[in-house]
Amino acid sequence: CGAMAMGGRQCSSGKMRYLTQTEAADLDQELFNEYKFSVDQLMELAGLSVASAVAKSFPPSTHQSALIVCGPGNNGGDGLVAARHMALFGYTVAVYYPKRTPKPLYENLLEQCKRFGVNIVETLPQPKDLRNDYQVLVDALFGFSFKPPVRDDVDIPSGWHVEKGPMSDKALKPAMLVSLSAPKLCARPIIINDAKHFLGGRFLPPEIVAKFNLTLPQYPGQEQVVQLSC
Ligand SMILES: NC(=O)C1=CN([C@@H]2O[C@H](COP(=O)(O)OP(=O)(O)OC[C@H]3O[C@@H](n4cnc5c(N)ncnc54)[C@H](O)[C@@H]3O)[C@@H](O)[C@H]2O)[C@@H](O)CC1
Ligand SMILES: [K+]
Repeated sequence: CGAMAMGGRQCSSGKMRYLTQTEAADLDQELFNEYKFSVDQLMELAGLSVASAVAKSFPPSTHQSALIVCGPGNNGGDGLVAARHMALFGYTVAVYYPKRTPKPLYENLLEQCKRFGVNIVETLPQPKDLRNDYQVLVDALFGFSFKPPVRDDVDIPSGWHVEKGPMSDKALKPAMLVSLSAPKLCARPIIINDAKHFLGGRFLPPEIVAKFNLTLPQYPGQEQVVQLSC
């Protein structure tokens, strides 16, 4: 689950099909293996979706300063892409990326962030100062490969089980959630309550939608995101 994220109401969540963790991973693999997408391609669209959804709900005119916390995997990569697009959208963007993955994909995304004026911060403010320093916080720590409990060396847990949702009082309670490609079970209304819920990642081939029996809303026009009703 990509955390954070606006638009018109498009569909009833009651009819939505939510993916299990295994299904999300299978869908991912099928996109790469059968449909020949590269990870860079999908990550760019996923990150752009997150940036678009954030800008609709929390525009830079009212939420100038954003912090994106990036994890070691592809969810973190989505965060690095979102950071670059948010800088282009006019936010003042900081990225906290404590556990860097030494692969060209991530190194290039980080370099692009720097070139687009994203401030790479080495430390986080105290929790009490976060609200003063930043108006938007994007959680790009973990996505659908996360398995609780959080390991010791991770000190800012997203803490959500992909199917069951928050597993402790310390888990984040986002104001907004962006589900990428299709919502997972943790994005059911009963779990996310009044958090705004968006769908992004407009790249699924129609055959995949049919094969996984997905019930997805239509994206309006050329939009990268669609808001789901709760
Ligand atoms: N299929 C899709 O729709 C796409 C998925 N993308 C993104 O890819 C994500 C999945 O990426 P990954 O498979 O790289 O995985 P994640 O980014 O979800 O996390 C993997 C990392 O988390 C660590 N980790 C897992 N459990 C942990 C624990 N308990 N404590 C500490 N660390 C833990 C792992 O060691 C690994 O480094 C999705 O959620 C989505 O954000 C996009 O990049 C592209 C398109
Ligand atoms: K996340």
